[in-house]
Amino acid sequence: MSIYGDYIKSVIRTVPDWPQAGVNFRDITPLLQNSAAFRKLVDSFVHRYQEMDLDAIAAIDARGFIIGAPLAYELGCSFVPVRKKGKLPFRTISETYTLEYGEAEVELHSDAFKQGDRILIVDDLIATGGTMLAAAKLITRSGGRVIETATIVDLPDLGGSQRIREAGYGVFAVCAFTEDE
Ligand SMILES: O=P(O)(O)OC[C@H]1O[C@H](OP(=O)(O)OP(=O)(O)O)[C@H](O)[C@@H]1O
Ligand SMILES: Nc1ncnc2[nH]cnc12
Repeated sequence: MSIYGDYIKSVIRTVPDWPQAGVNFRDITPLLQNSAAFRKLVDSFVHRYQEMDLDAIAAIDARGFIIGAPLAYELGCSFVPVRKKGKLPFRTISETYTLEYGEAEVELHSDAFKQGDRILIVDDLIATGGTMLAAAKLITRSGGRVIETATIVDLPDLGGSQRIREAGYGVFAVCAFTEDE
């Protein structure tokens, strides 16, 4: 949990049974609509990463872009999109993965990083961890060094953050929701 974790958590809305029965959707739009909360969110990430000498923020399509872009701006490092299949125009490398609700594939431009670049991966949420792990594999394959993975929301009961840690990557989450919250 980060410095503003409890506050950030309080402005995230849970929508039961969306997009399908049994899923508690953690909706960050109320957080984004609240300018004070959004500022505290960006500050939470800046506070953690400002001394880490990052070369790039790799942000995951689409909700990861929302936090990745202001963070790259504040830290003065580059922004690299990890996109859903078929969106990037140049040479790409790709990884498929399984979601809490479905299957997907992410892609990265093959020239996105220099060998050894220090990369932070950001997304809005970790559920099964499939998306974040696919992104971490892409970055490692392209020569980047994953310094940490970061998210606004962790859903620890779904096991994703544990899977990511077991794969050797650090996980920073601003807040977490258990299934019964
Ligand atoms: O840990 P996982 O089980 O992989 O799930 C987490 C991912 O699922 C959501 O993305 P989604 O694919 O719904 O796309 P969006 O950001 O475009 O809404 C979320 O933004 C994460 O990227
Ligand atoms: N429960 C959830 N809430 C919001 N985004 C998600 N992405 C995957 N699972 C999710």
